[in-house]
Amino acid sequence: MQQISKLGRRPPVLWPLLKRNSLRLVRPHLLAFPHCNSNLTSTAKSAHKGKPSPLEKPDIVTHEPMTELKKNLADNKAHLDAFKDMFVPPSASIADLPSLKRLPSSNILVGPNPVDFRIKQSLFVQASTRVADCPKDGLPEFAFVGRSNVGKSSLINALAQKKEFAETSKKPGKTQVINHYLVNKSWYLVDLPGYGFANVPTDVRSTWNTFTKGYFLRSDSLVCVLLLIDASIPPQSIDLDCADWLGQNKVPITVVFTKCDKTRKKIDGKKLEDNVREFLRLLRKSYDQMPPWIMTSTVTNHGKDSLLQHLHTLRNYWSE
Ligand SMILES: Nc1nc2c(ncn2[C@@H]2O[C@H](COP(=O)(O)OP(=O)(O)OP(=O)(O)O)[C@@H](O)[C@H]2O)c(=O)[nH]1
Ligand SMILES: [Mg+2]
Repeated sequence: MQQISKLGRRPPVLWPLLKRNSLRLVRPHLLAFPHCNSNLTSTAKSAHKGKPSPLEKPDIVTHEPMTELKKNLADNKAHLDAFKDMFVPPSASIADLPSLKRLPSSNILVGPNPVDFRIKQSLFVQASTRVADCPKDGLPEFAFVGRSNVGKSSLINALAQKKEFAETSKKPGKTQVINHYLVNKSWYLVDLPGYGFANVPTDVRSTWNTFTKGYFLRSDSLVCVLLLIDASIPPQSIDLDCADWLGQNKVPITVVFTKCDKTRKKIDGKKLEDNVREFLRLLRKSYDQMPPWIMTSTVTNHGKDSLLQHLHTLRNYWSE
């Protein structure tokens, strides 16, 4: 069921994750879930009965067990619908569902037990100009991709709590190589060149295509691509195309909305929440199953710990 792509051109599921050393399909328990296309807003509302969805109130913390689900789960199968656009941790079983918690301003559910997800040590390892030169030690990698200026390097700095770790700039196109940052001596954050800045010469554009896309396809240790989307502007087709390409190539993604502090800015009468909702609606058309998504800001640090917690879940699962 999960592998059928729509209209023969849309990507199938980006999730399940690729596990280390194998291209196995996992999460068989999710086959029990209804396959549906309804948009996230209604899902979020049903999962938070009576409470505003995180999209309506992005700063409200909804980090709590879903008690109403617990109450109803046993005798009401329809209640499983509440999970249909949520990201359930890949190792969770149906029995675990009632105890899962939803990370704020996201569709990501995590286990109830506290985990130590913090970055204690980070180190710049190398800048590679060719995919063949990237580290080959087999440690899990999370790659940051998105349009130039979306905030990839800033987010890496925020996660690592180092101001000048990855170079940032107001001018698009700052990062032009593949930068590997080793975290806690056990996994990598990977900063990639951005795509899509204006006036870019065609040869630079095709370099992005072969260089960065080559990295996605050839890295055996890539756990997940963090696709960064600027929430302060309306959905851009180049971002949706990138999501489609990653999906078609079965690269798992997590959509990370950036600049979510820009709540006052309006473009074409649209606010940040409208942009996020619309992007998710368009993304949902492409994906059989909603990829995990989360809203962040490096100005307020909103979503930082939640994102680290999510990466911790994925890393553990990948390494099992
Ligand atoms: N308001 C706000 N600005 C941000 C945020 N994140 C990044 N920025 C700003 O956006 C600009 C671009 O940030 P970078 O981190 O250099 O962007 P990048 O995606 O790495 O860009 P390239 O390396 O060119 O691909 C900088 O001026 C940052 O200060 C955020 O969460 N909120
Ligand atoms: Mg950068």
